[in-house]
Amino acid sequence: MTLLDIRDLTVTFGAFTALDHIDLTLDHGELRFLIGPNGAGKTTLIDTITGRTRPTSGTITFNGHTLNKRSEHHIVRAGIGRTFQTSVVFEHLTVADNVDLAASFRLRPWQLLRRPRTPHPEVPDLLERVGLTPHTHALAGTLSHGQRQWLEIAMLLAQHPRLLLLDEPVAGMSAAERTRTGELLTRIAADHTVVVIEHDMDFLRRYARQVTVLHEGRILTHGDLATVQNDPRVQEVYLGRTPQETRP
Ligand SMILES: Nc1ncnc2c1ncn2[C@@H]1O[C@H](COP(=O)(O)OP(=O)(O)OP(=O)(O)O)[C@@H](O)[C@H]1O
Repeated sequence: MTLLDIRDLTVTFGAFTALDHIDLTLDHGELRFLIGPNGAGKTTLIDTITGRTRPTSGTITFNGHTLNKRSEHHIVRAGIGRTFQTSVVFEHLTVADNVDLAASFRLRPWQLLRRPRTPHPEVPDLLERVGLTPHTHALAGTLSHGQRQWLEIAMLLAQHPRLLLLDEPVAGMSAAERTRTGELLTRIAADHTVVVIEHDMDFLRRYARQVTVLHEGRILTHGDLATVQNDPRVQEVYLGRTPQETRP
């Protein structure tokens, strides 16, 4: 069943076309990798789905509702969560408090002030899910890079999204952290729809099921990993190069 339906989406910045008549659908429970060379339009696509960037034309329908003119806040409440390339955790709060705040996002400001001092009941489960239980009371600023990414994923899950959009979740991670993240994303995709923007080809080969390739603002191709890997156009623009060569 379709969860996200993007039709004929175009985004221009002045005279520059960043997304050029994109059609894309995502089904419930999909783990979709979005790849493409630098400047292909991957982040712009996520920015547009989440209301940060306005479409120039086209429609984005999520769970049967049009998102085009909705605010970022409304889109989060509708069930779409994202991470950014840069971390957004509160470094001077504990790991548990960061997740607690994220879980309280539906509260009004006055409710936030009056809420009980006991943490949200879901916090321990969320920390367990991402493997951060031993760090529950640590300040978020003391976490390793990989642990911060997992904390951000727990914060996203606390908001009960149906669709998670993750921008380069394993960038800068160690090999062991990448493996843990791949396993975590696979588990999350069992009951969410997950889109992962990723440059790391080894990670892609290990964990990708369906892959969409963007190039110069257009969908170059889409399919399972083997189909995409064997597509000569993809090899030419992307997969034929090493991950290092695709970095800026
Ligand atoms: N606000 C903006 N104003 C003007 N141009 C922009 C803006 N945002 C993005 N662009 C341009 O749109 C193109 C697509 O950028 P985008 O960040 O979406 O690419 P990307 O595929 O995510 O690349 P990367 O892998 O480097 O993050 C780039 O040429 C970029 O310079």
